[in-house]
Amino acid sequence: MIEAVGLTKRYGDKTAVYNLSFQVRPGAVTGFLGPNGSGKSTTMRMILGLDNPTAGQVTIGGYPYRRLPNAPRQVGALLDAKAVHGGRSARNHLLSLAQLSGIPARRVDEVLGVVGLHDVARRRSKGFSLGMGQRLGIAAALLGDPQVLLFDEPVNGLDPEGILWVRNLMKSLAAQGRTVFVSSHLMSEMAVTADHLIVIGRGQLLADMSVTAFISANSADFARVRTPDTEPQQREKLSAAITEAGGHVLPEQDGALRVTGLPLPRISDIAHDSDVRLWELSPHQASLEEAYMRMTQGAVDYRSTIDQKEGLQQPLPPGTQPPLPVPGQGQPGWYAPPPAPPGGQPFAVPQGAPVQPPAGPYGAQGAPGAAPGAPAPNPYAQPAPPAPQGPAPAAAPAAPPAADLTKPEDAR
Ligand SMILES: Nc1ncnc2c1ncn2[C@@H]1O[C@H](COP(=O)(O)OP(=O)(O)OP(=O)(O)O)[C@@H](O)[C@H]1O
Repeated sequence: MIEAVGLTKRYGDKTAVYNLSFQVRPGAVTGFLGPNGSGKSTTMRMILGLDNPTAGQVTIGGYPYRRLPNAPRQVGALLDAKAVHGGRSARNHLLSLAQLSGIPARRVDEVLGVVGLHDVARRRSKGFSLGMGQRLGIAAALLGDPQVLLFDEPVNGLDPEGILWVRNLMKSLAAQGRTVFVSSHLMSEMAVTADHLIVIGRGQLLADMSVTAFISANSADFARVRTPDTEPQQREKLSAAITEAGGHVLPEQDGALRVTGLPLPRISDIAHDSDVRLWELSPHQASLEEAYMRMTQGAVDYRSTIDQKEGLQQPLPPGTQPPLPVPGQGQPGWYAPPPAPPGGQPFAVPQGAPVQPPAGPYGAQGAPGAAPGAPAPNPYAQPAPPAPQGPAPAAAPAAPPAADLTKPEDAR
């Protein structure tokens, strides 16, 4: 388990991470989310002993990384896939890491097979594509068969097949009882890979809860209602009737209506009473991406001016900072639909784990129990035939490998 307590990092007058406390538990994939510059990499570097906290501490299995016995066999990480000596072959790169940690050479060939780089193992890594580099970085992380794995943007540059492979790998590693901590900006991928989420904004904890709870807490269920396209007056009539009944109506891009605040049967009755025919009436829940955008939009440091022009965010007065979002509330009025009015029961029964109540100013603290994902299909098969090209590949601190198939006897 990884445990951070009051973790803080300042670079001069820049506070990159502030008072961060969380636990990353074994047996689950924990996603680490946050806007650009929110402190994810800084946090990971502190976990791995590559940066010293200004205050607080972070431990792995009860030890700071630098005091961890035999660290390379306990913790594996992919931080920067480009941190590789490009003149070395993939195999030699891994061999040098293995030698530093007393890992046998045959383990190198095993992990090369696991990540699908065996055919290019003797090629210089500087000719590797972005995706090949990521695979090499993942191989380095798996080298020592560690119980704890950290991946910073592991699917960066991977093609769809590679992304699927990484997804299955992460889930399989977690299913084996390992601790898997993975940062990503790909929300659709996180939604199907992670069981649990830790979300930060401007270095501070925004959420620590299961994926299901996060979506429930930061989005409102809604109904999509569609009237005949050929009769726009029906749409207007229904919209007015729903509003009069206390519902909230937003137009969807395809001409449908997004309705919150009324249960589905009530919407159906209103349509019937208004003599409006329906082409669609369906329940929906916001995606992880919508929930994430809703929660973090106030903590985004870098945003295109075009967003404001497009009305995606209300412009702020010059020199003012947007407020940090409130867990469970996000920033109303932007991107996601408004929450149901007080007492208004969304039509769909919330499913999944109960939402963790917020504790402290920024986060719903320490939500335990991750929702376990489905059993992972064989992640270790499926070496992808890599296609050479571009720049250099990956590297990672620490070593270790994974799974049964890959476990070297000497490393057990
Ligand atoms: N060595 C450093 N010196 C000064 N400032 C730094 C240093 N490292 C990080 N920072 C600053 O700390 C903040 C957090 O950066 P960090 O790289 O941890 O964010 P991140 O969440 O990983 O971002 P991204 O998603 O873009 O990778 C940023 O404002 C960054 O500029």
